[in-house]
Amino acid sequence: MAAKAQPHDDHQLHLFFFPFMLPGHLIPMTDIARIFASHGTKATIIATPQNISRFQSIIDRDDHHQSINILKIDFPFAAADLPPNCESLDNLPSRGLTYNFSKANSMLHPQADDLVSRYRPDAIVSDLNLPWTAEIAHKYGIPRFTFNGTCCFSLCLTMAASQHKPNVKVNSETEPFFVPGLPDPVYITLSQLPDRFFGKTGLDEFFEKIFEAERDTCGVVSNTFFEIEPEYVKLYEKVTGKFVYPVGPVSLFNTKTRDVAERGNKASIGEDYCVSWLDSKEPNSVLYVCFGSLCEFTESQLLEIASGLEASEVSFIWVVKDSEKFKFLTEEFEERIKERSGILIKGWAPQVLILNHPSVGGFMTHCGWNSVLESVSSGVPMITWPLFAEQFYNENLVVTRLKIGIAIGVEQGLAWGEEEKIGVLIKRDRVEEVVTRFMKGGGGQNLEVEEMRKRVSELGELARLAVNKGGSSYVNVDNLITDLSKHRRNHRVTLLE
Ligand SMILES: O=c1ccn([C@@H]2O[C@H](COP(=O)(O)OP(=O)(O)O[C@H]3O[C@H](CO)[C@@H](O)[C@H](O)[C@H]3O)[C@@H](O)[C@H]2O)c(=O)[nH]1
Repeated sequence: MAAKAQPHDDHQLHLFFFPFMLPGHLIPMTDIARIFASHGTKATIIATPQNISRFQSIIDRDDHHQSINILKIDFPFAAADLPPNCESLDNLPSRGLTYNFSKANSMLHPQADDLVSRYRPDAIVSDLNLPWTAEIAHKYGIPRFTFNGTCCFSLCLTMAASQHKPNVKVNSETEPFFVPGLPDPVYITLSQLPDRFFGKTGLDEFFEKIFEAERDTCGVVSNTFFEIEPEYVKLYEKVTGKFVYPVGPVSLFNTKTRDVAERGNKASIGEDYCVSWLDSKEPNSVLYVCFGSLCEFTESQLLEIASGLEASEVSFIWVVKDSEKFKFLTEEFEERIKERSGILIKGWAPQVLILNHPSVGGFMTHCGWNSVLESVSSGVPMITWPLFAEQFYNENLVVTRLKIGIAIGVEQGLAWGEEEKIGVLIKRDRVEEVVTRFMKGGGGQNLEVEEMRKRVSELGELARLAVNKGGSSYVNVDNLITDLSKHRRNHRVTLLE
């Protein structure tokens, strides 16, 4: 059949965004939706009420808010035997409820199906952890793209390590082995593999569904930027046969102070107080300590951190969860550290605001990918303290490949819900020693950190160039839009034939 003339098409593309309910995924996904709206598409974010309240104010202030729509779906607490008000993985009263949370998550399918059937978007961008969106995409013939939260280095390493695992011959769980098939020589240990973390969650069937859904995905929208891991973006594309669109670091899209301060949650510290406290410090003199949104340290480990930080006499901001467990961090401790230049934030920190302040010279991080990218974007070197999931892989990238951080020396990943069994992983002396060496240096060590600072600042500059007009991430957003317009045109031509 002769090709028909291309139909005229001034249609505004409409993308549906399905975020997973966990700050480390919800925050970047809402940023991605806003970025697409700023490139001229209509963006609709589908979320549950509590999660919506975490980003509503940022959307209301967005310059393109007229192109951003939020659609509410209800979270089936009762049907999944969950107590009310735990619509996000970080709000579960106990990790034993993870299976129920996953059940509630898949029960969202019919509501989402109904919305897609009514609005018929041109594409779905779905979190990897919502595999049922693949069925909806298939049912309505809509292209589906996946957002998986982490970097291509860790995705490639995950695949290579699991393939190689049956051949590993080591004498202990903590003996490093070489992972073949990667552009760099990478060594890891059995105790750092993510499957340890997922091992007893009872979610095997769920992971199998994710794996199946990924086979049909049209491509991957990734919060990374090409220049930080070019070989791994290419390798991931080669191995999976899927296009990767690196569009990050998405945190750089937040330029308004309020947005930076309220990203993900309202901060538990006055933004003005926080900034004026930082203003009173010397450049690069403050250590920011935060372990992301899911950290469950034992009380004894927290005590070791508290004592190590205090003994280092370095100025710090330490973020801990606002829970019963932290009662032992008494007002007396808070008063004492205030005198010695420390702040304890109980609850939620304005992380990007803090990292961007010139007084912040180091970040002790669990290596969640968002935290790593936010540190890079702010030009801040890291002390790495991975906990679970792919965080040891991110540490590997930071310490070994990019050389922008030092490892505190955690040898073993935590298993989800079994954190109490582990007790103390890093003792106070080690905390004190590494923090002192990193922040105060002394002779050769100072040089080591200064070199890292130089490298991370250069990478931060590359990150900014990537998201600016004409940069690689900016162009990738346009490329995906062009690919979707072509798909829509072809689809219409097919329908006309
Ligand atoms: O007090 C806080 C704590 C966190 N954040 C923000 O919350 C996000 C946290 O994300 P991340 O650093 O990636 O940590 P997790 O919440 O632990 O992220 C999960 O999701 C990531 C992306 O897939 C994975 O890399 C991690 O292993 C996984 O635990 C970041 O944007 C932080 O800026 C704040 O703003 N204030």
